[in-house]
Amino acid sequence: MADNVKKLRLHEIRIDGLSYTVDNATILHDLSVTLPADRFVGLIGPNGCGKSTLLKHLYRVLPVQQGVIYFDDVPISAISLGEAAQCIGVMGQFHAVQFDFTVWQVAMMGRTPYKKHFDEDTEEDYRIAAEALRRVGMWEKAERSFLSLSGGEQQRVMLARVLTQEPTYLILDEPTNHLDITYQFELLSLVKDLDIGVIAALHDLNLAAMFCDEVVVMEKGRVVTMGPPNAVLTENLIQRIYGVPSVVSRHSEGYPMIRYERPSHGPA
Ligand SMILES: Nc1ncnc2c1ncn2[C@@H]1O[C@H](COP(=O)(O)OP(=O)(O)OP(=O)(O)O)[C@@H](O)[C@H]1O
Repeated sequence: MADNVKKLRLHEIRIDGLSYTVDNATILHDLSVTLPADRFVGLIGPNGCGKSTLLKHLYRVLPVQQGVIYFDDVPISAISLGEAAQCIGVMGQFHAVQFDFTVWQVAMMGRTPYKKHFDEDTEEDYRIAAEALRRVGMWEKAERSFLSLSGGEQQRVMLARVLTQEPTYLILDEPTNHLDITYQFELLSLVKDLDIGVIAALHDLNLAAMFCDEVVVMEKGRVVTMGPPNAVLTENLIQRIYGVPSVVSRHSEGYPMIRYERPSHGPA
């Protein structure tokens, strides 16, 4: 990282009374929650409950209509986009690469927040991008066209781009959705080993249980509860939020393990 770059290191994100309405549908309802921003936080909840909408407010794709979001004590609107781009890495659900860049070029895009107009790429930029591609297992495909890659390979390259950015906080929207189980574990282990703050929308409750320090549960545009996986991921909560019966046991390492039961569809 360049010596002159002062990195914002977050401790908490405080969301105070956030509401969001589009096309007469209210998607977030007066949502208030304080998220630790120095730990791995999982955001879970059923399809359509508002996870992506909440994350898009954090990475500023959606404007705050009502309420305030504070990064530590600073309202999000007071943080410049340039400062945010050097500190906050984002992996959204859809990959914003429409043109036919190579894998290497996509990885190098992570260095953009550090450049002024006409700045040349440096040896340090190359070293960081190569290291990121190696970490996600895509170095051998550096010269390949990004658009020719499989969904999972694209996802790993997008992670490399985020790593190249050297963020101090990561926002991940369903980061594992195209990945086979090997790469789901690799991606989440790699992110966990970065030892930076993370918020990740996750559908797989067992992965959330294994990797997250805290889990935030959303339902219908509201946060219903949050806490460590052992306290939150209970049979009652899973039944109430997802309508699926389960048996929750404890792994020898301490995290909860969820085994689902087939819901009965007999007469009520
Ligand atoms: N631009 C929009 N216009 C209308 N409705 C929208 C718009 N954007 C989001 N929604 C609706 O808001 C709700 C929340 O969407 P969001 O993508 O935040 O949910 P999610 O929890 O991330 O879902 P999933 O788990 O399926 O990815 C959904 O019902 C969605 O259809």
